[in-house]
Amino acid sequence: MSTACTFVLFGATGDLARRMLFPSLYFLHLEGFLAEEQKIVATSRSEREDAEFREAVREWVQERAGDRYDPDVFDAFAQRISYVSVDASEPQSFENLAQHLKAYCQDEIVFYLSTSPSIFGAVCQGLKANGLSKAPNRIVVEKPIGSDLASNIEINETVAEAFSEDRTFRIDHYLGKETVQNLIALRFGNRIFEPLWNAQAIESVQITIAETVGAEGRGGYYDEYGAIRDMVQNHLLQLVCLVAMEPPTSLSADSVRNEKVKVLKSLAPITPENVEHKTVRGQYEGGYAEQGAPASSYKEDVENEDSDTESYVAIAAEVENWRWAGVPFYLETGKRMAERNTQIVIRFREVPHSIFGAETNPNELIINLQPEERITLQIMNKKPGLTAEGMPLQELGLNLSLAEHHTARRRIAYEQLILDALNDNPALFVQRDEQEAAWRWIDGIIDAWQARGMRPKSYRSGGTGPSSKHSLTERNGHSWYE
Ligand SMILES: NC(=O)C1=CN([C@@H]2O[C@H](COP(=O)(O)OP(=O)(O)OC[C@H]3O[C@@H](n4cnc5c(N)ncnc54)[C@H](OP(=O)(O)O)[C@@H]3O)[C@@H](O)[C@H]2O)C=CC1
Ligand SMILES: O=C1O[C@H](COP(=O)(O)O)[C@@H](O)[C@H](O)[C@H]1O
Repeated sequence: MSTACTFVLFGATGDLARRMLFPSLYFLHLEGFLAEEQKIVATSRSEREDAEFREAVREWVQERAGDRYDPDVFDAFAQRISYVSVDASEPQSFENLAQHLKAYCQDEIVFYLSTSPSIFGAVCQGLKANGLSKAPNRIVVEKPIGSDLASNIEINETVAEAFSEDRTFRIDHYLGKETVQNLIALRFGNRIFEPLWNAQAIESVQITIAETVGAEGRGGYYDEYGAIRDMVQNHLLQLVCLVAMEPPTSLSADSVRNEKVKVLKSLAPITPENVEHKTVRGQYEGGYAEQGAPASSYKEDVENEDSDTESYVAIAAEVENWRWAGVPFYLETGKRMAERNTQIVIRFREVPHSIFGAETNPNELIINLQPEERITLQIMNKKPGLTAEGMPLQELGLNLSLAEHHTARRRIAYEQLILDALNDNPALFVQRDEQEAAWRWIDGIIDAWQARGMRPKSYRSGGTGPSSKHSLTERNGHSWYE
């Protein structure tokens, strides 16, 4: 059950609000997680009546909830919602909002900014000027916060003028995913992994986030950001943190986030001297429609014939500390890939000496995060049957398909994050120093690309990325797990 506070959503007519935020709030209501007094105040620029806006929300929820949409439950949910028009560029709008909140709502307020970061500053100033930014009120801000370290600092400074760090909740929706949190349970809820979780036993780590969707629909934003800013700076690096961090002393927000930031600060800088060996940029070509994938190219999707932005990136990263010295972390993310798949592969070292007269395959721990949640440990077994000599081996997987054990509906990541923000629990949100360390590393890569004039290589839509990605791993005698 959430603390009874008011949830004020900026950007309530936007794509994220429609597809994720209102359906998440509905599910929280449906399952009894919202306090009875909980109010939701929706804002965007246009003028709308409450009733009209609630009907719009009904459609969005219906579309997402499918057979979990219940008209009576929705009617009760809709009673929580009111609508106020606020244009961030007009300070007067915030007075209207303040009056509405005074008349209608609880004392404690959570503001959620699901808008372009370009108006975060104006919103924070408007809230502050009307006495709405005082404790215990807090603010949730969507990604991306900036497009480099300098703009990240600038936006964070503006937010900090109104909301202190402990009342600023930076979203990375991957941290709200059940499967991503399960990584913490896997590592620290089991004794067996820790003694092997280091460079002595592990040869390499691979983290892949492959998507089948392209940049269509968000072309303007995406073409400015590209895969490195859109996915690596946040989601991929958060996964690196959870795999590589030291055991936190507790699950408290400070313990976990302080361990994560140490990982980010340990990432070996990528420089103009090594960038061509350590990174690959790619951009999808058109075609491939015969196999069901859209036929458009990246350039067509973003409507920019001259675009040099990457829709794919692969990086051979290193975490320079005692635990991980010499272990490459192969990171990869791309749009319009063959299949949607988020996966972590921990490849262990070979046995030191084989007694079988043949090579054994190194063990691999494969953690599938989405679309299916599965953990597989590849191990060597004896091939069944009589043998005249030696012992032939085969590789088989110990398989844990979590779908078979979980009967609960798969939640939208935002459900957990909204609930945590309402309950003032920042553990699954990103600290300012974490974000700055991540941007510092990413800026280094982008500067190195520019210094070397590294343009994206093209790759087939519906494929596995540019062929040059293989040199990245082969250079170390490794190969991608595909
Ligand atoms: N969409 C997605 O899948 C994802 C989005 N995000 C992030 O979430 C945020 C929102 O994204 P998205 O929903 O796609 O964006 P949209 O462009 O779809 O929506 C933007 C919202 O902001 C409102 N808005 C724009 N200007 C003003 C203003 N001056 N004052 C008040 N409100 C304003 C718009 O309302 P109106 O036009 O009616 O004024 C609209 O409700 C962005 O930071 C994005 O990067 C993050 C991850 C995924
Ligand atoms: O933040 C973003 O994430 C999505 C991928 O999220 P997922 O939950 O579907 O894995 C990505 O498509 C989008 O470009 C990016 O902005």
